[in-house]
Amino acid sequence: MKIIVGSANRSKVAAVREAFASLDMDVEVFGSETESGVPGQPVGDEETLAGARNRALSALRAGENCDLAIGLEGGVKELDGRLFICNWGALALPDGTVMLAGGAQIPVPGEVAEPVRMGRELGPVMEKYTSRSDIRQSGGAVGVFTAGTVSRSEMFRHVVLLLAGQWRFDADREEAAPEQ
Ligand SMILES: O=P(O)(O)OP(=O)(O)OP(=O)(O)OC[C@H]1O[C@@H](n2cnc3c(O)ncnc32)[C@H](O)[C@@H]1O
Ligand SMILES: [Mg+2]
Repeated sequence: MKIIVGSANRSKVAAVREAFASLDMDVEVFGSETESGVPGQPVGDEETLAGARNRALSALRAGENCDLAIGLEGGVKELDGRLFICNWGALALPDGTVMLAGGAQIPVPGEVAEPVRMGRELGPVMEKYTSRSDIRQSGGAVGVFTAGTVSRSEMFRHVVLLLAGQWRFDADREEAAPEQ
């Protein structure tokens, strides 16, 4: 089975590869840089979710002979007086079906929240905060603020499992009650 991911970000592509491998599925996974149709730094669940869905749909159009496409998007949102990271994923099938799943949300410290609220992207702010240049593609903000306990890739892997699980649920249901 061929799967296309709407991003070339290593932590996202690895998350998809590992999630499907853990389901014992024989898959080929490709990453492809794709338009998210939302700002580089999405704000709020709706914008972040829209980015994930747009990535999945445009990856599906771009990927020849792909069986399904995955879009993963990271954003920020205001909650309880603090700035949280939020994460969304979408799975798109050639028949037009789209599944959605949300990922982890944790607050970021004020010194990271402030520049992001002023309009800067989280990625470069995290690079400055950690003095590391590859943070988006490795542990991510979630990795930094959980002391390495949950990496960005692991967090997205869980989102992909929630997507793949819904797809399996639908497939099982169709098998049990085929359309007339
Ligand atoms: O190549 P793409 O797929 O765009 O990968 P990306 O790392 O930019 O990921 P997103 O577009 O989904 O992330 C949206 C923004 O949030 C930032 N971001 C989100 N989660 C992050 C994390 O865990 N660590 C660092 N930056 C993060 C990222 O730099 C972007 O500015
Ligand atoms: Mg991006």
